[in-house]
Order: sequence, then structure tokens, then C-alpha cells
Amino acid sequence: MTNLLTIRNLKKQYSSSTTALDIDHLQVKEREFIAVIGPSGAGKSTLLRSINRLVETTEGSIEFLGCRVDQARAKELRKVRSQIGMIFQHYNLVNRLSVLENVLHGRLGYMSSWAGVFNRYSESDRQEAIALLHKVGLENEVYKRADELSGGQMQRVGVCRALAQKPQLILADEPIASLDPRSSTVVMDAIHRNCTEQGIACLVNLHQVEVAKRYASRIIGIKGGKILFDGPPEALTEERASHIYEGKESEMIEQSKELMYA
Ligand SMILES: Nc1ncnc2c1ncn2[C@@H]1O[C@H](COP(=O)(O)OP(=O)(O)OP(=O)(O)O)[C@@H](O)[C@H]1O
Repeated sequence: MTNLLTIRNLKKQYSSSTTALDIDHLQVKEREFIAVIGPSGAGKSTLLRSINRLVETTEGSIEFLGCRVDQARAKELRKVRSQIGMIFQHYNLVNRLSVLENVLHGRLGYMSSWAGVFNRYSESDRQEAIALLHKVGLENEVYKRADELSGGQMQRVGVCRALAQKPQLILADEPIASLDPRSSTVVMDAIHRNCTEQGIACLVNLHQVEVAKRYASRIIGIKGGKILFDGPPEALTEERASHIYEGKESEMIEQSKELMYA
């Protein structure tokens, strides 16, 4: 499989006392579905946000499909970002717009600024956006305002918006952290099924080890900004997971409780 992303000697310091990220080497190949786990403050969000440069890194290189993201100028960065979809914990929808318009925002990176300003989406973009909404069970919500939806429904719109971009890679930053267990399953199923069917690689930050094991083909465990584990889910033994969460075991116990009541 072709390499999509290569990270080398990456460091992010928010201040002289906080090294949020310290990664020697990380590669992501086409079609990989990777869960990033680790305790609160481990550096999961910083890692994801460095990849599309929502966070500026301090040292090292990030190469996405041959482009140095960390050095890219505005035009190059726009191109990179059009190929990387993002799903946010708090959905980041435009509340006053319809569900359909929110999904169509995924197409903005491919349009001229004027066409975007006047919402001149093509008919095929509209049809594809509606088809995506059907696929995630939102066929009756297409013309509703985004703020009329439940959290789980809003996140499915967020998933469709990322998919509408037809990206090579999706970054999902704790996409289920604000959802109840049932909605979490629906959202994770939607992300996993669509990425697998469309051959999109995915990096998804998760708090729940069990969810990571259920969906991912590869798990990366981070603590203190460093990668402590990188391997298939079956290699993540209880002992290795405990090592990642050492000192913050309560976070793992809380997760297990949540799953018991799912
Ligand atoms: N904007 C910021 N300014 C200063 N420090 C920050 C900033 N963002 C993150 N940090 C620090 O960087 C470290 C990594 O944070 P990050 O949000 O990446 O962790 P995380 O694993 O995503 O945590 P969580 O699971 O709680 O969201 C933490 O010590 C955090 O306090």
C-alpha cells in the first residue's frame, strides 16, 4: 500500500515547560483505519491538528502525499486540506444552515471563492450529498436546520461533510466524546463503513480502548506526547494498555463503566 503520510522528528511545544508532542517517526498508508488512544493530555488532538496544520509545530517534518505540510504556503496548504477531511468533537456545523448545506460545505475546497460565496454547488454535488445523508440514516433530515438535530445526528452530518470532500485521509478528533453509547456506535459505524468502502484512510482519536479495538486495524498509544504502542489491536494486551494509562488508570475504569451501560 502507498504511503500517505510520513512524520519525522516532530515536536510541538506550547511553552518551554510543555512538550505536547515528541514523535520520532510515524507513517500512515492508504486505507489504514488507525485509532489513537491515550490518557487526557497525552497529545492526541495536537497530533491530529498538526497533520492539517491547525496547530503549527515546533520542529520536524510532516509530509502528506509528497507535500511538506509544515512548510506549505497558502495555496499548497489549501490543496492539502481539500484532501484531508476533519471530524470534530463538537461537530462544528453552521447551526442556521440546513443539513444539506452543511454537508455541501465539504465541497468548498474544490470551488472558486465566488461560487462558494454564492452557494453555487453543482447538481451532482447536491445529489451526492443527499446520497451520503441517506447512507447514514438522515434521509428525513436533509432540509432541516442543523440545530434541530440531536448530537448523534449532528455528528453524522459532520461525517457526511468530511466524506463529501472525497478526501484521501479523514482526521476524527474524539468524534464520540460528547455522545451517549448508542449514538457513539452509530457514528463509529458510519465513519468505519464509509472509510472502508471508499478506501479512505482514517486517524481517529478515542478515549475508549474497547472502541479502538473494535474498529481499528492499527492502534497507536500515546502518552506524554510520545508513541508508546503502535501495532494491531490484538497486540494491545491489558498490560500494554495499562502502561499507556499508567497514573491515569481511573480514566480506563470510567470507560469500562460507560461500556457496561451501553
Ligand atoms: N493551546 C494550548 N496551549 C497550551 N497548552 C496546550 C494547548 N493545547 C494543548 N496543550 C497542552 O498540550 C498537551 C497535549 O494536549 P492535547 O489536547 O493534544 O491532548 P489530548 O490527548 O488530546 O487530551 P484530551 O484527551 O484531554 O483531549 C497537554 O498538556 C495540554 O495541556
